[in-house]
Amino acid sequence: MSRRSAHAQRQNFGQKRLRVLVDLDGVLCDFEGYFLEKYREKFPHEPFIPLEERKTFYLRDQYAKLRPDLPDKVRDIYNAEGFFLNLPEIEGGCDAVKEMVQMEDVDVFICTSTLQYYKYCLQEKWVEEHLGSNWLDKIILTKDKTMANGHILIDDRPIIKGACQPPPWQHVLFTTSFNRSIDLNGRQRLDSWTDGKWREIIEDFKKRV
Ligand SMILES: Cc1cn([C@H]2C[C@H](OP(=O)(O)O)[C@@H](CO)O2)c(=O)[nH]c1=O
Ligand SMILES: [Mg+2]
Repeated sequence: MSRRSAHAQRQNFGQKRLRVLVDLDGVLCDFEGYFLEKYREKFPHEPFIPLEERKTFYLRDQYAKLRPDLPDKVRDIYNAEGFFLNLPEIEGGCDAVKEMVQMEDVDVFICTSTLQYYKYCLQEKWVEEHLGSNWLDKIILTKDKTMANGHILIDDRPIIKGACQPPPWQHVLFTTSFNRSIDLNGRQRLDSWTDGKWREIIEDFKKRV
């Protein structure tokens, strides 16, 4: 093989590879469940919203309707030191992406946003601990996911807007408490990492690249 084609192969030039973007919070780690656990621990006498009744993407929006002072308490929980680092894995998620990255002609990236108060939420540490240090090169940290050039974005946020319209990727909605009953508008849904459906979705998208 010539030096030039070896280089091209390393860079994947001329190859049709599927680029999969995988969100972190609500897809690989359980933001909603862990929030509720910590909120109830810290504010046992305050009203709370059970997971089955969650409706909005932002927790604060729904807690504000319950009582106007609650959003500040909500923010105290996820802005606290250690909250992000201690988020538990969503069952099967880390194993699935580790398997996905080994699939032929598939590249996987973690595509995640930080909180406005980013001091304790830089997600690299979680990725390193749960996926391994080789995944640090695969993190895309952005407030605007439409600028990430993948073919698929697996994300729990129902509406994802940004500077690039339409976005380069197809949105696969990962099911979580607040998005269970929203209109899919032609999108696919992934309910879990444990039923094997993610493999079918990836194989199906590979045919379309
Ligand atoms: C404030 C807030 C953040 N998040 C998540 C979404 C973002 O991560 P991700 O893009 O990995 O899903 C992260 C920073 O906003 O926290 C919620 O899921 N609900 C909330 O109410
Ligand atoms: Mg998310």
